[in-house]
Parts: sequence; C-alpha cells; structure tokens
Amino acid sequence: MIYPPATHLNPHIHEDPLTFNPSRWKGKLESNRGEKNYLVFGGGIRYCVGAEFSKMEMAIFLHYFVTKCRWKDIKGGNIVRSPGLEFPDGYHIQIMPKNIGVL
Ligand code: HEM
Repeated sequence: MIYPPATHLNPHIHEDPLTFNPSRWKGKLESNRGEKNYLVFGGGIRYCVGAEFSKMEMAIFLHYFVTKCRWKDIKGGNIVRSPGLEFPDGYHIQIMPKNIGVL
C-alpha cells in the first residue's frame, strides 16, 4: 500500500511542501506517467487515464476563477491531513465578479 503524503509532504524531496508553488513542477513532470515522488495520479501501468483531462480542467477553472472573480473568506478553512486533505468545518467563501464591489 502506497502512502503518497510520505513523499508529497517530505521536505527533503519537495522544498517547503506546504507552500502553494505550482512553479515547483516546471520541467519536472514531462513524462506524464507519474514518478515515484509525485503520486497524485498513481503510477506505472495503473496510471490514471483521466490525469491529462483533470489537469486541463483544473487549469481552465483556475484561469477563469482568478481572472474573472474575487473571493472573501467567510468561515472554516481549518485543514486536517489524515492522510487526505479534509476541511472538518467546511470552507465557506463568498465569490463575486471582479468588476462588482462587495455588498
Ligand atoms: C483530480 C482528479 C483525479 C485524481 C486525483 C485521480 C487519481 C487517480 C489515481 C491515484 C489512480 C490510480 C489508482 C490505483 O493505482 O489503484 C487513478 C486511476 C484511474 N483514474 Fe483517476 N484521478 C482523477 C481523475 C480521473 C478522471 C476525470 C477520470 C476519467 C475521466 C479518471 C479515471 C481513472 C481510471 C479509469 C483509472 C484506472 C486506470 C487503470 O487502472 O488502468 N480519473 N486515478
């Protein structure tokens, strides 16, 4: 049984692993078949068939979200890693179009 956080959150493998830094992957994940230190989509012959679709979908979503919207924390947002990522109190945000003020 593989325990992905053992590598994903290991500071000897990934510098400052809890910092949001998408640029850390630049030039490192070229095979698109997974590698032993990046197991988000599994690896080897059982590598996720939806990996490229999911990455494209997330990139499109994030692009529109940050260019068209603003958001404000409302409540929650406490993170528990056990080993998956969980928000026990939820994470509520208010989303507004970028050109309209907060009501
Ligand atoms: C962020 C989204 C996704 C994540 C994190 C993810 C993660 C994974 C992981 C870790 C595996 C390997 C499981 C194992 O080794 O036992 C896997 C396999 C698989 N995933 Fe995904 N997946 C995602 C999205 C998708 C999507 C959108 C599809 C379909 C359109 C999909 C279809 C599959 C299939 C069919 C397998 C089995 C491949 C095989 O056994 O040959 N996944 N996924």
